[in-house]
Formats: sequence, C-alpha cells, structure tokens
Amino acid sequence: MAAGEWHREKGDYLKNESFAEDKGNVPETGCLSIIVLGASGDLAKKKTFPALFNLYRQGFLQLNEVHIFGYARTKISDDELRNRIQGYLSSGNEGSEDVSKFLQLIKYVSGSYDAAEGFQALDKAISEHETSRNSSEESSRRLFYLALPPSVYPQVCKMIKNYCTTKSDLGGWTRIVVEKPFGKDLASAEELSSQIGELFNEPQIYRIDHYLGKELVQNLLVLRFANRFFLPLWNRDNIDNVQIVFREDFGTEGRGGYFDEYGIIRDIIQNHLLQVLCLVAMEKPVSLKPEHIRDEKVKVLQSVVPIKDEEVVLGQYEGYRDDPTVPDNSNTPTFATMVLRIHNERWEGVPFILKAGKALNSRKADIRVQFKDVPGDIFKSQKQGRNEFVIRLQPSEAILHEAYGQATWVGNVDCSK
Ligand SMILES: NC(=O)C1=CN([C@@H]2O[C@H](COP(=O)(O)OP(=O)(O)OC[C@H]3O[C@@H](n4cnc5c(N)ncnc54)[C@H](OP(=O)(O)O)[C@@H]3O)[C@@H](O)[C@H]2O)C=CC1
Ligand SMILES: O=C1O[C@H](COP(=O)(O)O)[C@@H](O)[C@H](O)[C@H]1O
Repeated sequence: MAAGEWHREKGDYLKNESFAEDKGNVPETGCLSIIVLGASGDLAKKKTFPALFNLYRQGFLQLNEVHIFGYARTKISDDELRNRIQGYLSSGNEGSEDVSKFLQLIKYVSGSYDAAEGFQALDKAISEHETSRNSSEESSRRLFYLALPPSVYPQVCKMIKNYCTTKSDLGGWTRIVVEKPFGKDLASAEELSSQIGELFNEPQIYRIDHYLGKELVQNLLVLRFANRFFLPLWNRDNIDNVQIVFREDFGTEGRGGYFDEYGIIRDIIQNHLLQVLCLVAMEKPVSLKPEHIRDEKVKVLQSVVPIKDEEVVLGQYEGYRDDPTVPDNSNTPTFATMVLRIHNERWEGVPFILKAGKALNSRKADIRVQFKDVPGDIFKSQKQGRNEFVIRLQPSEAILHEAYGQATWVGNVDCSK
C-alpha cells in the first residue's frame, strides 16, 4: 500500500462514519514533518521513535517526504539522540540499512518549553527541511507529538501555535498529539481542554491511549459481541468478579520528572485500565462509529459508584526514592489496587478489581474474568481455584479458559498469575 492510501482510506472512513467536522479532503501529499517534543524521554525512546521506525519500514513514511525532529531541553547533538534510540528500534535490526536510513531522518533541536527562542529555532529547522523538499507552505504538514508531562501541554501548545504552525490554511495542516494522563483531575482536565481548544480546532487534536492499540484490547468488542458463546454468560448471573491487572518488573528509572507528580493511579489506572474496563463492561454500541462506542463507555463510567476508602490499597516500592529524579520525601504511590462497582442491571454486585504496580516480580497485563461456581458441582474434591477466563494483553497475547485446574489456552504463553 502506498503511503498516501492509508490516509485516504482513513479520511473516507471518518467522512462516512463519523466526525461531521472532518472535511475529508485534506491533501495527504507534500512535505511531512513529525516533531517529537520530549524527545529525550522514556516514551520517545521506548515507543514513539520505534513506532515511527515501523511506519517507515512498512512504507508509510517516504524518505523524500518526511523529516523527524526531536525537541527537548536536554542539550544533546543529533547523533547523541540517534544513539539513545538506536537500541530500541525493533530488535534484530541493529546495524541494518533500514535503521541507519531512518536515523538519518532525525534531527534534534534543544530548547525550553516556555520560551520563544527554542520554538523559533525549531520552526527554522522545519522550514529549511520544507524548502529543501521544494514544498510550498501550503502543502507542508506538521505533526507535533507531545511526549511530555501534561503540566507543560498548555505552554507548549501556545508556543507551537505562535511560532511553528504551517503558515497557511489553504493546503497543508498542523496537528498535535497529546498523551495521557489528560490533566490531574476533572478541573485540570477541563482547563486543559479549553486551553488547547482555544489554540487548535478539534480535528487538529489527537488524544492517545496506547492500550487501545493493543491487539487483544482491539479484539474485545468482537470477542464479546460477535460470539454467541459469550453473550449469555457476560453478566452478574455468571460472573463472580473481574480483575484488570497491570504489573511491571521495573521502576521509574529516571522518569521521576513526570511520574512523581502523577503516580500510578493517574499513570495507568485512570486511563489504560479504565479504557479496558469500559470495553469489558459496556453494552453493545449501536454501531462501530467512534461516537457510539464512546457513548456506551460513558454510560459505564457514569454507573460506577464512588470508590470506598476501605477498598483501596496504595503502596510505594522500596528504593523508589533512590531514583535521583524522585524527591527524597516523595509519597507518590507506585502500586494501587481498588474495587470499582458498577450500578446497573448487568453488573450489580460484581466487583471490578483494578490493580497496577511498578517494580513488581513480573511484567504482565491481564483481564481475568472469574465465574461463579457451578451449581450442583460434582467435582468438589478436585477443585483448584476458580473457573476463569483470562485475556492476556501482554507481553504475549493469549486467551485462556481454566476450570478445575484444566487449562485450555490460545496463544503461546502460560497465563498463570
Ligand atoms: N514512558 C512510557 O512508556 C509512556 C509514557 N506515556 C506518557 O508520555 C508522557 C511522558 O512520559 P515519559 O516520557 O515516560 O516521561 P519522562 O520523565 O521521560 O519525560 C519526558 C521528557 O519530558 C521532559 N520533562 C520531564 N519532566 C518534566 C517536567 N516536570 N517539566 C518539563 N519537562 C519535563 C524531559 O525532557 P527534557 O528535560 O530534556 O526537556 C523528559 O525527557 C507522560 O504523559 C506519560 O503518561 C504514555 C505511554 C507510555
Ligand atoms: O503509559 C504508560 O505505559 C507504560 C507501559 O506500557 P506498556 O505498553 O509497555 O505496558 C508504563 O511503563 C508507563 O509508566 C506509562 O506512562
């Protein structure tokens, strides 16, 4: 598939299915600049640059059209940034021609997030690239990816708007991608929304939750709503409890600048795990249009009753404060578990247990659906644990059904806890 085709398909889908504001005819040719703000950080090296590399390898980013810019305060050279990310590009590709060509697409500009000079320098670097590609301003496309803590989004968006947008509305575009967590609480999320909304139109703003891109998360709706097998079982009559669990076997590792201000609840539970919970618990949407799916998710969230203090456990792993980027007196939780209760006809009485922790003994993300005991059970003496259905989101996707210690699984891993 040629690079432009994907965009056209997406444009048509949006035009037909959704988003009335999307004009559907935005040109997807011309010079493309992808700017990763926070390029010195963890997200950029572990996920954003590797994802861009995969797009490049699959032919979606053309050498003659694309340039990638990293921007952050850390003073490093182009080559130092390239060295930092090289090891995170798909394993087995080290030293390959693809890797070195991709790395040559990347330039780095250093500057602060709240002063004009840095963004003027960034704009100059982007404009030079556009000129070298003979792109008129009208057809230049600029995508700004904010791999940054949300606290700096407003100032960064203002700087982008003032100094770095494409210079004309006639053709090309400027878009921004913002990460989770979107603010710290309702008030700050609403404020952030209005701050960004004053600078950019809604179709220019892309909000990301990368858990929604995981294969088995994407398959949850098919699993639930296209299988007669599951339809009659998925309710309070059959399900005893649902556990949505995220574990990581590493700590913050220098990410204190972002993580310590937010903690594990805002980092993982409020976004990734709640998105998963919504897909597990929601009713069938009217269609697969984004708005219809969103509406059903919102109903689930509106049905969650306030969480009781006695059904929450918080913790911090030993050694967290030894990270030099974490304040010595930090009280930020790195582990949290809580029980959510959904007050509706399907789920009344079924606890949804959410759990997330860093620096634990393994790296896994699971949805565990535990069923009620079989009435009139004749196997009591052989019983080992619950009748359980497990969806392993990562590291290796798998689906497991377990009853009386007999496991049936699809995938290539053992789904033990
Ligand atoms: N790490 C991950 O796997 C994922 C992270 N995210 C999201 O990405 C965003 C960034 O996270 P991550 O990259 O992990 O965090 P980092 O702590 O690595 O921060 C990224 C960069 O932002 C700058 N920075 C850090 N703290 C501050 C601060 N307090 N004020 C201004 N600038 C700061 C630093 O760059 P410099 O000092 O050079 O300017 C740093 O390199 C967060 O919103 C997070 O939720 C989302 C999905 C996955
Ligand atoms: O959003 C985040 O996710 C990562 C974990 O992502 P995964 O896809 O590797 O499970 C987490 O490490 C980080 O703290 C958080 O910001």
